[in-house]
Amino acid sequence: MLRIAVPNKGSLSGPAGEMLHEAGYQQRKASKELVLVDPENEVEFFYLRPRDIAIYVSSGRLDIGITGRDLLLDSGARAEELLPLGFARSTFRFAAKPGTISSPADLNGLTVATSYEGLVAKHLADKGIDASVVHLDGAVETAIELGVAQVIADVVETGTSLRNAGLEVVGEPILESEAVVVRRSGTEEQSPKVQQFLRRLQGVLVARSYVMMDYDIRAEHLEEAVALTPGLESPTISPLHDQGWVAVRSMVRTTDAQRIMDDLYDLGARAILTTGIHACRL
Ligand SMILES: Nc1ncnc2c1ncn2[C@@H]1O[C@H](COP(=O)(O)OP(=O)(O)OP(=O)(O)O)[C@@H](O)[C@H]1O
Ligand SMILES: O=P(O)(O)OC[C@H]1O[C@H](OP(=O)(O)OP(=O)(O)O)[C@H](O)[C@@H]1O
Ligand SMILES: [Mg+2]
Repeated sequence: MLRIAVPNKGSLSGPAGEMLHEAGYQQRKASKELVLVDPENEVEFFYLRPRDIAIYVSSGRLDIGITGRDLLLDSGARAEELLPLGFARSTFRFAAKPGTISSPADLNGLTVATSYEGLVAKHLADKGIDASVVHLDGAVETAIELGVAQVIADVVETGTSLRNAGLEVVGEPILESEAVVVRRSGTEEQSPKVQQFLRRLQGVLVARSYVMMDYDIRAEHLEEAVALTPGLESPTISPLHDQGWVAVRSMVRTTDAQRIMDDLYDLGARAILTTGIHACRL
């Protein structure tokens, strides 16, 4: 049975459960459940603290897990990224009171408060910056006001928390993070079960970002139309009863769909429609 670690709380937990459900796996009904066996798919899910997941996976007791890239790097665990999942996107950044620090080089001799001590200590060492790090569990933005540190390093999504605390970012992001599937480092080959799990999640990612587009076009404009909708492999072309016209079916990115429909219409295509994709294997 495949053993998979899933975040039990926080920003990663809800979206991870939704993605697994969309991929056809059973998910727990109550947030207090710690283990769930899905016998049909031969998978056992362990609901663990996101921060601990890379550590469990690196121990080899669990095959793979879902966690944040920032948490993976912070843990220092011997685990590696297999697949980015596109949710819980954030940046990890330094921030301070406006006008106090203009670049990371100014951090020399100062104290940085963070919940990601491993990540920050490594970044400072890599950049040759001599600053102290103080570990806090959360609500790190308040540490400056209360005099625990002059700088913080924290997760930033919308920037609202920083603004509310009267802070501004310093320098470029330390890291771009998102949810990722991780496995133990140095695992030689993926087992067929892991490969199947990854294919299912990839299928969800594709289904979320593509639509199926159908339209009719006069045969003489087919090549120009196909250039607009090349599809993933190649579009399907079917004859229509009215000779001189063909029907085209092709996958397009959801974000491009409206622009492509306008361009196809201008080319003379008609009956242009899109439909959602519920699941797929590429
Ligand atoms: N506001 C946010 N937007 C997007 N991702 C976030 C946000 N806050 C945390 N994350 C991501 O969630 C992961 C941290 O999960 P964790 O459960 O430890 O903290 P949390 O989501 O802040 O929950 P809590 O602090 O309530 O326990 C990290 O990968 C982090 O980048
Ligand atoms: O840029 P924003 O959209 O404001 O999001 C970032 C904030 O969200 C998280 O905090 P959370 O609410 O999880 O509290 P915590 O600091 O106690 O973890 C994170 O630690 C930041 O504080
Ligand atoms: Mg948090």
